[in-house]
Amino acid sequence: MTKENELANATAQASASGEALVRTHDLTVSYAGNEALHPTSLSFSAGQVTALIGPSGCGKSTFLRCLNLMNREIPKCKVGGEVLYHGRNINTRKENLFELRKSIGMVFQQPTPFRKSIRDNILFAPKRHGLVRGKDECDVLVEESLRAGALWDEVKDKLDHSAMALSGGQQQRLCIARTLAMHPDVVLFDEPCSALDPISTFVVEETIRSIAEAGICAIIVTHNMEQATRTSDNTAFFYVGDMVETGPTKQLFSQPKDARLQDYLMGRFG
Ligand SMILES: Nc1ncnc2c1ncn2[C@@H]1O[C@H](COP(=O)(O)OP(=O)(O)OP(=O)(O)O)[C@@H](O)[C@H]1O
Repeated sequence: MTKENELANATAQASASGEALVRTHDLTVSYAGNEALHPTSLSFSAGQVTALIGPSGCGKSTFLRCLNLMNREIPKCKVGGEVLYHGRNINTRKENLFELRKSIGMVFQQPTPFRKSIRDNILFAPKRHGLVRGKDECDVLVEESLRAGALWDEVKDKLDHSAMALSGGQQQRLCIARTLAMHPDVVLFDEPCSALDPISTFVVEETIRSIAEAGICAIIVTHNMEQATRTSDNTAFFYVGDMVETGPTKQLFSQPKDARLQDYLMGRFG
């Protein structure tokens, strides 16, 4: 069995049993000695969307970046505690980042298409990882990925055009499709709609829901509580480096326990 098939099986089993695919245990982050994230333990399951919410600077993106070890690229950033992926702690120097980011994809705030054709954006990473061979396999992957990113109908007749000619919303969906082309089991979204108009936002939100329905574990940082309500099953609220409260989104928003979350939901601070 290939490594990809093993991973897909493990994800399907985790999904069926409702067990966590990603877990943090006492995760901490400091930048040049300043603590930005206090010990945080959270779990994320396959087939579910979790929203990370909270006011600016509370540590949402810092937390998210730990899940695929992106903080490692920031000088003087120190990450403590554990990030358990399929039960294995990946917060170690030994972790192979090239391999890890194949399975834990990330979509950023600003669309980041490559200055290449739409087709080559999709095929770039799968080719580097040797996941596709020959024109037929490539064509299938391009179509499958663009369909999953809700972009196929709009671009199927211009796959060789530059990705830079797409609108911002289309570029963001291309970035999602590009991530999905690697068949990840976790996708991290860092405010994916903040640069988009309402219609593109709606399409991206629908895409996030549909990839979770397909079994992917989706984690989204958002400032927008309506977006968290529309897209997520679970929500975690952060405040000044603490993960204050977490639970099913509907319950958290209708019956917040912590006074800081109550104030945040009432718009007393933002
Ligand atoms: N690269 C960095 N170097 C130094 N400090 C950083 C860095 N990134 C974040 N921080 C600090 O860590 C804290 C948490 O920032 P982070 O970006 O994670 O918050 P956030 O909740 O995602 O904020 P926002 O919603 O504004 O994006 C802030 O005090 C921020 O200044």
